[in-house]
Amino acid sequence: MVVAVDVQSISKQFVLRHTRSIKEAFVWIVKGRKGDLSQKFHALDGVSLQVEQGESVALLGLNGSGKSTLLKHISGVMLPDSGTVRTRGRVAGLIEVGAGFHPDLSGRDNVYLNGAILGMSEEQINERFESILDFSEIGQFIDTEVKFYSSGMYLRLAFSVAIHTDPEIFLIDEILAVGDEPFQKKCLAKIKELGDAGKTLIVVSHDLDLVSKVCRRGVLLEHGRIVMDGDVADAVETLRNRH
Ligand SMILES: Nc1ncnc2c1ncn2[C@@H]1O[C@H](COP(=O)(O)OP(=O)(O)OP(=O)(O)O)[C@@H](O)[C@H]1O
Repeated sequence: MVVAVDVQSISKQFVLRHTRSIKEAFVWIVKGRKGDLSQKFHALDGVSLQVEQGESVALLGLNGSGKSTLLKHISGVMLPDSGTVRTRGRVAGLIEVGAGFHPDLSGRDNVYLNGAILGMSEEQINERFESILDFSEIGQFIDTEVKFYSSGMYLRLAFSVAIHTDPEIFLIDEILAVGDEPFQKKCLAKIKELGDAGKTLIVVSHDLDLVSKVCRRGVLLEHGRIVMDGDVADAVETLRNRH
């Protein structure tokens, strides 16, 4: 068994409250600036997760439970305060709509920019450009600046570039929700195809029926901790019962 994603006991704190009253700040200064004025909380609290190559895993949990934060750590866009994250193979993350796109550049230029960020050479992008454009169905808007794109159009192009990088590990956050139904179906078929081809998938979604179809394993997060890790149907049922 080859471990594709190895998350060892990661923790991440965020600031809960940035602003303080002048009085609080004054007292803090007079008392010699002791302690931390900002209040923090754990978005991830000692999370460990091993995902084997070829596994399809759903990250489940209520709003704010830490799913996206965990995915961002796996993709490497966020670093943990403590603990380690290791990945094996090329990772393509579809985490935030439009992330990695430059608003003032055209769709075409962004394909090159995004492709390069995801590790493709110019030659590889040239070869795959038609296919990227074709899958995205962006058509004539490919030469429009992406700041004028709808969120669905962003998704189409980003998804299309990501699948053409031939990733070993594919991370997908909620963003599929912004696509229209035909495109969602097309994405799902592609995701299943990647799964069948032995790629590792980690999916975050509140669409529990959808993740049950795509993933076999479900990991349930609650307040930044993994509270269940097992069959996706069991994880979905546990989550539904907690509502
Ligand atoms: N960059 C940040 N700075 C401060 N707090 C953050 C940041 N990113 C996330 N958080 C907080 O961390 C917690 C976990 O957020 P996260 O987005 O991981 O939750 P989630 O499970 O994906 O939620 P949802 O289902 O709503 O997408 C939330 O309370 C959120 O407000």
